[in-house]
Amino acid sequence: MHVGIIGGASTIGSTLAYSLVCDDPRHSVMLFEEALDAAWGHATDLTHASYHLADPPLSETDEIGEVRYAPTDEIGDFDLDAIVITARVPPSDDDTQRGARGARARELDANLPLIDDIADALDALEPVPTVVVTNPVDRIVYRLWNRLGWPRSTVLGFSLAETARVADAIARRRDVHPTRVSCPTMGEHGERVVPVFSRATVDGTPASFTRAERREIVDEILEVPFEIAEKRGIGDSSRWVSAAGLLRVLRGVSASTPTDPLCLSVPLDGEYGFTDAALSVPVTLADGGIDRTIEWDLDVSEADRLREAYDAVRADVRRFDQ
Ligand SMILES: NC(=O)c1ccc[n+]([C@@H]2O[C@H](COP(=O)([O-])OP(=O)(O)OC[C@H]3O[C@@H](n4cnc5c(N)ncnc54)[C@H](O)[C@@H]3O)[C@@H](O)[C@H]2O)c1
Ligand SMILES: O=C(O)C[C@H](O)C(=O)O
Repeated sequence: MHVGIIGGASTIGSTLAYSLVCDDPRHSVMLFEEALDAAWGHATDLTHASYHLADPPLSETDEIGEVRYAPTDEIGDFDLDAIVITARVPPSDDDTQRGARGARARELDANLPLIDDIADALDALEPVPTVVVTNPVDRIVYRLWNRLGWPRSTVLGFSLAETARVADAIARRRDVHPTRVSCPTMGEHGERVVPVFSRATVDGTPASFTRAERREIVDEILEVPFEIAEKRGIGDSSRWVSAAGLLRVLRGVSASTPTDPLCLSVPLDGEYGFTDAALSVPVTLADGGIDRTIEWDLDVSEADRLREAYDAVRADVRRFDQ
């Protein structure tokens, strides 16, 4: 796989690059950056890392991948199988709330012009699966897709960290390992996240939750990424869960058979009764991007919460589309 990471020197981008190098020495990674010195540093260090990871070589015919870097406006010169966007305008030092809950929404106005510039650069390429990490994810996915005019199946937003956080929150309450829990998470990547408790299972058996438990879990997953950043340092966002989840998505968009459903943010065209916005909904992935969008039956409170998420994203889309 040849992956381009726009914002390749970012916390998330550089961690993803390392995950790709560890995953398979045949992957090539291009770091597209504005901060070219930092990109050089990561590309050089990762090339040194690949020395250890590619030894012994896989076979005579396998080509070992490379890690290189370039300015974003040169992306059209490269042949890429998938793109991940992690670039952002750094939050201002005056923003005292930049590491607090609600920080994602506050990135919108600064990141819109950046994403428009990225869309202009991507115009030089044929459509390839493109995964947005930049916040606020749902608004940015919609804006990018709208600007690019690429097929809906190729533009998606990363929101899988929530699925892992919900699993962990449930696992601690049921005293099991998180990998034994499944609770897909739809809606907004932010305050209006919608854990689908009606589909939750523990050890494959349906699990039920009181209203108070549901509220506590939602509150916990909204707080935890900011608690992590506060304890680890403001610039150190949730790099490990994001890189691991992104690797899963990248494997999905290059898979020869469709994946199981995963909740990712996609532009909607009538699914769940919604249009002209993006939200996390269940999709299967296959070579080239989204294979299928799935409409699950939701209980009343989940459907109401999903509607609230849509209304909030749609209100912002209407504002910036004027
Ligand atoms: N979706 C999620 O689950 C999730 C998880 C974590 C972080 N995020 C979001 O991801 C984004 C990145 O977070 P981070 O902490 O990794 O960022 P960061 O602040 O560490 O890095 C941002 C990078 O973007 C680069 N950049 C700016 N303009 C660019 C351009 N035109 N081309 C290429 N690169 C450019 C900067 O030089 C910098 O290296 C943020 O918006 C953050 O809120 C989302
Ligand atoms: O870094 C952030 O703003 C939080 C991020 O969206 C996350 O879910 O980890």
